[in-house]
Amino acid sequence: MPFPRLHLITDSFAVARAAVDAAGPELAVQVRVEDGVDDRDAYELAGKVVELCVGAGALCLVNDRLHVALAVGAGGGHVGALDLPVDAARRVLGPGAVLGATARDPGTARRAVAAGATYLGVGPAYATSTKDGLPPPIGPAGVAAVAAAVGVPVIAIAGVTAARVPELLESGAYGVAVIGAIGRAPDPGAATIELLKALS
Ligand SMILES: Cc1ncc(COP(=O)(O)OP(=O)(O)O)c(N)n1
Ligand SMILES: Cc1nc(C(=O)O)sc1CCOP(=O)(O)O
Ligand SMILES: [Mg+2]
Repeated sequence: MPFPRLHLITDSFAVARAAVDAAGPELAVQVRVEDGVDDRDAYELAGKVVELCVGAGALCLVNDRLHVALAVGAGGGHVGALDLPVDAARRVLGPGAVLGATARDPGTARRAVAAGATYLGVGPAYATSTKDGLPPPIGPAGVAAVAAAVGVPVIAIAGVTAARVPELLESGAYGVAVIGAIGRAPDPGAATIELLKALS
């Protein structure tokens, strides 16, 4: 199965289940819990999501907490500027794991790939209310600058909707990551299918 173009970021098993039921192996589910959540709760959620994903051929990733990713047998993890450095994360996960890194500019992107990143999460593509403290949006042009600088999949993130997917693909993005477009949708399964259609 090719690397997934649609990445759902969630801390809800119910949302993960709806999206996996709709997308199967075309989906990556990144388990991302809030900083105040205990490792035990993160472990239990991630274990259920890994079991769900394995049964459907989907990829499961764990945000930040690479020890949890290893403990539950996830496909890999994602790190950003406040997490383990990419080279250290690669040593922790091992050579075969999927390792995502956040990049907002070409220089950071190149360094992350050189340090062992499998893919890059690139944003904030647009404004979003989901996460505080982000820098100004980089837009499709900012995504394009990163995509032109690296040879690994660029996953655009922040404010992504199905309607915005075409311009992101045009900018060179390989795929997209979403929280709200699926997680806050009235029907997460239908929203997943809408995003997959936009990505095809
Ligand atoms: C696909 C993807 N891209 C970017 C991020 C952001 O990760 P990070 O910079 O580590 O910030 P937090 O998610 O930890 O708040 C991501 N998680 N996934
Ligand atoms: C978790 C996260 N990281 C971002 C970054 O740019 O680093 S933006 C983001 C939230 C994305 O949520 P939504 O799809 O609802 O906009
Ligand atoms: Mg992080």
